[in-house]
Amino acid sequence: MNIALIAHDKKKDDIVKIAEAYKLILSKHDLYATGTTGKRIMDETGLDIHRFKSGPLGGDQQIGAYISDNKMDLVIFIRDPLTSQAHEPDISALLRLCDVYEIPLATNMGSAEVLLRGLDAGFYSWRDMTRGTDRDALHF
Ligand SMILES: O=C(CO)COP(=O)(O)O
Repeated sequence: MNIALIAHDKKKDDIVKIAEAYKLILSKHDLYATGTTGKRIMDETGLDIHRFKSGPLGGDQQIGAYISDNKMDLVIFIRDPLTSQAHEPDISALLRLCDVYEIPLATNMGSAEVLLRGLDAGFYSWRDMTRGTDRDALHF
């Protein structure tokens, strides 16, 4: 599975904790991240991650482009709900695309844990049938 990992600045410690706790699960998948989040996770966990640009410089949009190609299988985006972000439109667009393409999305630690455990339990095998298909082909 292709997994995107993203966190706002005040949530970076949290996503590093998640990545450390679920390193064994995450290491079985292809990992992507926005620039600064990816660097923190790589430096502190040793996981191999493809890094896009930093979020405010277009990284959220790059991940959104993957989603719109229906190539991203799961998004963990630990958002800071108490700080306004200069690139809020990019963030909204990314979250919206997850809904357009029906991609599982976790926006906090609790939901991230559930999604990662579900991933390991094989709950996402349906993605093998829909990945890369046109959006119109998503509905059975
Ligand atoms: O801003 C972000 C998501 O909107 C995250 O970007 P960075 O990982 O580069 O800090």
